[in-house]
Amino acid sequence: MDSLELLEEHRLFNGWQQRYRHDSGSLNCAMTFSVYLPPTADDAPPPLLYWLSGLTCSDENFATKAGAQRVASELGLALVIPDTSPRGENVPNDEAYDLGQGAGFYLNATQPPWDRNYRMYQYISEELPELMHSHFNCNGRQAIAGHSMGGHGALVIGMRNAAQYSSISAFAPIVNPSQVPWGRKAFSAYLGDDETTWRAYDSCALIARPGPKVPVLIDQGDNDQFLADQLQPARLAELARQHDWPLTLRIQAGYDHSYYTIATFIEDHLRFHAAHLGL
Ligand SMILES: N[C@@H](CCC(=O)N[C@@H](CSC=O)C(=O)NCC(=O)O)C(=O)O
Repeated sequence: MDSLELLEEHRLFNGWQQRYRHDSGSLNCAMTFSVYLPPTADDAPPPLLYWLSGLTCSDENFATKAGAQRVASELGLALVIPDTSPRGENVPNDEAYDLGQGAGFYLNATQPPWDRNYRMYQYISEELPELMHSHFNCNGRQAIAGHSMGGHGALVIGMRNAAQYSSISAFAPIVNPSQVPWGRKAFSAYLGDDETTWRAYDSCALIARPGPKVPVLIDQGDNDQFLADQLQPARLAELARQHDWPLTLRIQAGYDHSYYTIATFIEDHLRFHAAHLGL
C-alpha cells in the first residue's frame, strides 16, 4: 500500500480537516491533498466528493475559502481536495499562470516536456480513488465537483467515468476548452496540434456521446469577468437539451468568478450530491 504522510490535522465541525503528502506514480512527483472527514466517518463510512480547483490554486483554496465543511459534516459527506497539477523543482513549469504548475487542466499530456508528469486525468480518476479506498473508511460511492478549470475537470472526468460518479457539479466551468483561449493554449502545449485529440477533454464534445448520463448542476455568476471569453456554459446547456442530458444551469445575478460565489452556493451543491449519493 502506498504510504501517506499526515502534514496537518484540525478538528472541524466535529470531524477532521487533514492534509497529506504522498508519492504519486501517475505524476512522478510528491503530491499534497486535503480531506475533510465528517464525524460519522468512524461508524458509517461516508461517500466521497472530489473537489477540483481552478488555475493558480492548490488544495488549500477550497479548504479555507469555500466554507463547505459545516454542511459536509451535517450530511456525512467526505471531501477530497487534490492539488491542480504536479509540483516540484523537477516538474516542468511556465512563467504564465495558465500553463504548467497550478494549471494541469485534468488531462494526460502527450507532448514533451509535459508528458512525464502532467497526467492529472489518471491521477484524479484512478490513483486518488484507489488511495482513498485503501487508506480511509469510505462506502465506495463518489461524486465530483469543481471550479473554472476544475469545473472543466469535473465535467470531463465525470462524463467519461459515469460508473464511478453519481453526480457532477461545477461553478463557472470552462465547458468548451477547445474553443476558448485558456483551453486552446493548454491543449496545444499538452496535447499537440491535432485538435481531434482534444475532444476527449471537452465536455461539449463528450455530451454528444452515447452512454449513461450523470446528472449535472452548474452555477454561473453573470458578473464573472471570464464569462464571455472563457466560459459560456450556455453552450453546454443547449447541447444537454439537444441530447436529453439532465443538466441544470443556474445564472446567479451579480456574482463573479471568486470563491465568494462558491461560498454562497456550495451548500446547494453538497445537498445535490448528497441526494444522488443516497445520503
Ligand atoms: N489572472 C488571475 C487568474 C487566476 C484565477 O482567477 N484563478 C481562479 C480560478 S480561474 C480558472 O480556473 C481561482 O480560483 N483563484 C484562486 C482563488 O482563491 O480565488 C490571477 O492570476 O490571479
